[in-house]
Amino acid sequence: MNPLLELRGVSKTFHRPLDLSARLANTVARPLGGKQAKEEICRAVDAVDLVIPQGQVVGLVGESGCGKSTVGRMAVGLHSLTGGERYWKGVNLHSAPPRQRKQLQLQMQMIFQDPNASLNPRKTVVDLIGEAPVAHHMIPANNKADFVAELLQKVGLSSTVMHRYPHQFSGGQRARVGIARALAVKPELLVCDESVAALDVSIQAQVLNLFMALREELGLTYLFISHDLSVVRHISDEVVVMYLGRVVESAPAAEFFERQLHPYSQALVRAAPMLESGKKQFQPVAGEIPSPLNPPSGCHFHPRCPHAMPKCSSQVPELRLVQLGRLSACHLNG
Ligand SMILES: Nc1ncnc2c1ncn2[C@@H]1O[C@H](COP(=O)(O)OP(=O)(O)OP(=O)(O)O)[C@@H](O)[C@H]1O
Repeated sequence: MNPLLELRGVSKTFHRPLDLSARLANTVARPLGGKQAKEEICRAVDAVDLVIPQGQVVGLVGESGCGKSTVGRMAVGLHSLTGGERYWKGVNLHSAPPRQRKQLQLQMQMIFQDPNASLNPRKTVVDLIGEAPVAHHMIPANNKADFVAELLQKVGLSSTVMHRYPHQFSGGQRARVGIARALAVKPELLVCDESVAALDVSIQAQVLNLFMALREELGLTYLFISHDLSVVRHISDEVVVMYLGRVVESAPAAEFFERQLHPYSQALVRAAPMLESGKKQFQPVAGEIPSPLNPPSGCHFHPRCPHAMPKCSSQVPELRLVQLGRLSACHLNG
């Protein structure tokens, strides 16, 4: 399968101003005129490689704060890259001419967790969905209502709702409006960031089924970001696991859920409720998630890893091919 989007060694660093209490603590800690930090540096994503093959669903998982959303935002161009490269069907998006880049940018759309926050409450659905394709000259303005009616039907809503405002919909319906809005510019890639997390379980299943039906009908490719492994198992062809800004494992989904190679992935699966039918108990991943402001040396997971060896605290394990189609970044799998 040809890669649709490739991230090569991408990194993202956030510089955040220190709040007053942190600055005061810093002054007390360095009373002899040492240089005072005014900001903290968060390395949210650290040299991540991610290939999203055309027509596939790649599930991106990991605990809160590991950098999943930041990767998703970099994938669609909502965050600039601190380092690394981004390719769309082999075209380097950084060096592409601005006009081409703008065109290609439309091919990748993001669907957020909270449609309330991403849908302008002052606009009706016909404008929310129809404005972008008119602005990009994809449809004539006088065709907007027909175009929106067709899209609403595609996502399982009646065209009669097009003059309603977002607050007049249920959560599941708003999710469908958000999907229709993303589809309006005819993307090939949808990046779904916790897109069903806020919905009731039965509505989640309906929206997941809609994603799968749209995949078939429109030949879509997905990057599906979720902390919920049961959702990822249901929907993904490939699973990528992140820990504290780095990819630690990637594998075909069926093989991954059969057996995980990285100790962090094993802990993550053990911690997932409802993953296997009949599974009564789940064990939370032991230990605290370290701060990305001050990550552990070597393998970031070593302080929580039951198999840690001396070299794990000093040497960063490379993400390497361990079995056909399976990558792992662990000295145990070396
Ligand atoms: N705009 C930002 N400015 C500063 N720091 C940020 C920003 N966005 C994310 N971060 C930090 O980057 C790290 C990774 O955040 P990110 O949201 O990508 O993680 P995540 O895995 O998606 O977590 P969650 O599942 O909780 O959304 C976190 O420490 C977060 O606080």
